[in-house]
Amino acid sequence: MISPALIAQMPKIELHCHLDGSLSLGTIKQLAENAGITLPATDAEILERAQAPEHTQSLLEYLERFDFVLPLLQTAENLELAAYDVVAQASADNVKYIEIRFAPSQHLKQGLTLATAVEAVIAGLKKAEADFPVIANALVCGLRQESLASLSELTTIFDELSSKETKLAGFDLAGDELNFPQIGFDPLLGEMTSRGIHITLHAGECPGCSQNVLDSVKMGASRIGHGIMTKDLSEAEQASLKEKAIVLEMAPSSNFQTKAIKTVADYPFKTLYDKGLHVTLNTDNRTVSNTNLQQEYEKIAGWYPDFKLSDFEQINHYAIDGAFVAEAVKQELHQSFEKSYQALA
Ligand SMILES: O=c1[nH]cnc2c1ncn2[C@@H]1O[C@H](CO)[C@@H](O)[C@H]1O
Ligand SMILES: [Zn+2]
Repeated sequence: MISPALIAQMPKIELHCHLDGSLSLGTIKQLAENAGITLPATDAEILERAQAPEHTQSLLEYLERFDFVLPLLQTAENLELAAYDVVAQASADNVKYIEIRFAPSQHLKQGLTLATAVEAVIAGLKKAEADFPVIANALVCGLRQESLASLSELTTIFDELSSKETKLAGFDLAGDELNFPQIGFDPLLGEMTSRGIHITLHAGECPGCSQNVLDSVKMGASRIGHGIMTKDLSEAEQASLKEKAIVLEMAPSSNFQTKAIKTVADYPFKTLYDKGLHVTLNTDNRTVSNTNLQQEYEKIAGWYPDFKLSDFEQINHYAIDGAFVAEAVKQELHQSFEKSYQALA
């Protein structure tokens, strides 16, 4: 079995990490002070509000945890600090390339616009890039519960920022997958893909939701957030995901908490990997799921003792292939990862 010490030394890619779900305790306190918000008295009480318990019953219950941090994230200053904080945490996990996602519409309560909210996050990513050996890009999420009209406004961010800003890397749909399946967002995704925007969509995160994985790909997604219900697709459908090199952004701790899955035997990470599907490992929400990427790798190493160093390297090459970044950057990452993993062997 791969040891925690070896995992710590592995360079990693992280494609799926939510800004609002991943704030460190220190940063939560700092943001609250800046915002003039009084937090619960003890660290334990703050974390109790910010983290989803093991016994969370569903994705919807999991998502309720975000209500606690969102009031702290309503100014450019705080969004910038938050973005910096998440990159710093990822760098401690030896992450070399990360995409951090958030829903700008949730950060407009104190005067920010969609575009200024995104710019604030990007400013934080850039500051962190100057301080840590990591490349960090931003993804914009639309929330499924929002109206199509308001989701459609998100295209303006890309119209406004894409020409001058390369760190705005792509679009995602997050939120309540059970009640708002993929198919309702066809026109929105058409607007996105016609602009050449990279798409990754949360899909297949709730029991019975496998069709959303297929629909996402049909609508132009090259990556799927979680994609756990890919396990329920036919062999031919799975093979087509492999052939199209669709990247599945799995996040073990989160996937168990949201009850996407209940037992390790049912967790499809290794079965799908063995079939050649492009699975990757992510935290989803460092704080809400009380985890980091080291712990997610350790889980995989513990569950699948025959998952070797070269397999961990392979999932990172899959992640690089799926990253929303220029080809030249991908080539550099592939080469540097090859070298680093060789040195660890
Ligand atoms: O695992 C998830 N599935 C679906 N939506 C999620 C998940 N984690 C977070 N969010 C949603 O994405 C928003 C922007 O970051 C969060 O506020 C939360 O509502
Ligand atoms: Zn997510």
